[in-house]
Amino acid sequence: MLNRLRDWFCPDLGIDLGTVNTLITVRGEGVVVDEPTVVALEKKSRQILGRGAAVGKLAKQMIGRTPGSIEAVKPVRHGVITDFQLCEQMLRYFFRKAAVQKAGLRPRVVIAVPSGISPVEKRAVFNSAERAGAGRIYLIEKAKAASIGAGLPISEPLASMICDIGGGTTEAAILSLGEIVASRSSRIAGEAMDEAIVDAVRQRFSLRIGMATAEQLKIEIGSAYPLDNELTTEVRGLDSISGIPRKAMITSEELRLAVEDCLWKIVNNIKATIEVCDPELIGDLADTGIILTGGGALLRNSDLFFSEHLGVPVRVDPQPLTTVARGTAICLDHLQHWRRRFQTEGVGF
Ligand SMILES: Nc1ncnc2c1ncn2[C@@H]1O[C@H](COP(=O)(O)OP(=O)(O)OP(=O)(O)O)[C@@H](O)[C@H]1O
Repeated sequence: MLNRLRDWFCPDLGIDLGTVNTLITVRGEGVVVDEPTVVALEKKSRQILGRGAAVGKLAKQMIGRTPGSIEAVKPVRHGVITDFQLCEQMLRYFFRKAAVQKAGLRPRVVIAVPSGISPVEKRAVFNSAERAGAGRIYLIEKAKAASIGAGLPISEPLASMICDIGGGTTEAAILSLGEIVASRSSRIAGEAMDEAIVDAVRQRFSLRIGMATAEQLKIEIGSAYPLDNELTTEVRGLDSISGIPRKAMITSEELRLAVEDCLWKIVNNIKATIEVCDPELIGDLADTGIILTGGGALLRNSDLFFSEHLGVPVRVDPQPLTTVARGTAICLDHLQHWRRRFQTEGVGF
């Protein structure tokens, strides 16, 4: 009865605090906030523009287009909070958007964080969320949340493997009996691919482009493995010799070559995770395979690339951008069951 009342007044929240995107789920409602992890502020005063409203989509539009006095800042880098104060203000704005905190109550929140973060980095997450208005705070490893969101049978005595390719981090993990048996986190993910594309376009076409254009090219024609029909698109940038704007045509093969090195590093990361496991568990993976989640998994034919180089079945979650957030939502539904496994802190009941 008490639980139902609390749910009605102040529903629990699941948060995927990502390097590129922040997603918030409300218990019983699904994803209610899906916004870029960006804030726009006035450089001098460090105040967020628009009376604290230049956050998320609005702030992302400003990246690379801001006058000198305005700065678009990402308060999370490689899955870790780098600007504590801005992160708190951003979360407070998202909590308001999720329309929680009725009657002055503080919501219980489950937050997904990378598995390798330090105690200091964990404290930054606790403090930011608490000061933004959260009550009791539960931390869950991103890989575990992704496995739950993808519906893997992680509570069974059977190995399941997940690889979450986000914007700033890639998490590879093997789970069995509800726990992470082995995991590795690396900084080679979507943003590293964008950087590789910026370099490739400069070298191949002598054109300077920004990270946003590189990301757009990756989404439009990027692939991890040859396509049945290769794609072509136009790239616009600044000629690095003449300094004037110019266009060129770029193909999906050229982009694939640009991101190949990043993909190989992810393969090596997955192999290193598998290598430290018990042979029995490794045997399971030959059948259960690997699930790819995170926005990076949307690179065309990523399943074909990884299955060819790892020799096990690989599939992409049908909605890889929301897998972690969906996992946190499932944890909220079964908080009594999962809370023993969380790191927890904060006030509330
Ligand atoms: N269609 C696509 N093809 C390739 N990459 C994509 C596609 N759509 C999104 N991405 C990439 O996915 C990344 C964002 O994924 P996601 O939202 O899972 O990351 P995140 O959770 O914010 O980051 P992290 O988990 O590293 O903290 C970005 O780098 C984006 O460019």
